[in-house]
Amino acid sequence: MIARIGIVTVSDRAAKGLYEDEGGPAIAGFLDETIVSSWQRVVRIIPDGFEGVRDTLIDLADRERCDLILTTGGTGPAPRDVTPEATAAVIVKELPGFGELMRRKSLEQVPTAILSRQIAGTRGTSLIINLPGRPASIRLCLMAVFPAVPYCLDLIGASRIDTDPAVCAAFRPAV
Ligand SMILES: Nc1ncnc2c1ncn2[C@@H]1O[C@H](COP(=O)(O)OP(=O)(O)OP(=O)(O)O)[C@@H](O)[C@H]1O
Ligand SMILES: Nc1nc2c(c(=O)[nH]1)N[C@H]1C(S)=C(S)[C@@H](COP(=O)(O)O)O[C@H]1N2
Repeated sequence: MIARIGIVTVSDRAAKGLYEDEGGPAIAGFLDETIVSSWQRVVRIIPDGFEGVRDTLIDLADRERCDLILTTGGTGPAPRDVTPEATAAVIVKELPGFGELMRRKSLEQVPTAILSRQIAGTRGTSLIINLPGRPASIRLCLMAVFPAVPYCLDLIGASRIDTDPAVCAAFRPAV
C-alpha cells in the first residue's frame, strides 16, 4: 500500500487567508526531501479550536487512512492553542518521547521552546505528531524524530516508508 501522510496546519490566520501558510509547505518539503518510497499527501488548513482539530484528525486517521499525520500550530499556552488537547482526545497510545526530544532539540534554537506542549501518539494504524507553529521549527523537529518514524509505522501495521539515509537515516532494529 502506498503510504498516505496527512499535513494539518492549525492556524487562525492561515485558515482565514490573512497570511499564506508556510507550515504545511515546510512539512511537505521535508517529506519530499526525506522519503524515497511512494507516498500521497492529504493537506488541510484549519483554524485553532478543539472540535475542529479533533474531527480533522479523526477524519484523516479513520476515513482518509493516513499512516502518518503531522500537525503544525496551536501547541502553545495561548487560550486558543488546543492542538495537544485535541490530539490527546484522538490517540489511543501516547508516545511521550517524541515531544520530549523535539522540545530538547528546539531548546538549542530558542528558550521559548519549553512553551510548546506538542505530543504524539497512535490511533489504530496512524501515528500523529504535533509540531510547533513557527515554520522555522518544522525541519528541526522532524530531523530529530524522523529516524524513529518508519519503524514506528512498521510496529503499528501502517504502510512502509523508506528514507534517504543521506538526509535522515531511518533506524530499524535488526530482528
Ligand atoms: N502556518 C503558518 N504559516 C506562516 N507563518 C506562521 C504559521 N503559523 C505560525 N506562523 C508564524 O509563527 C508565529 C507564531 O505562531 P503561532 O501558532 O503562535 O501563531 P498565533 O499567534 O497563534 O496565530 P495563528 O493561529 O493565527 O497562526 C505567528 O505569529 C506567525 O508569524
Ligand atoms: N524549534 C522551535 N520550537 C519552538 C519555537 C521556535 O521558534 N522554534 N517557538 C516556541 C514558541 S514561541 C511557542 S509559543 C511554542 C508553541 O507554538 P505554537 O502555539 O505555534 O504551536 O512553540 C515553541 N517551540
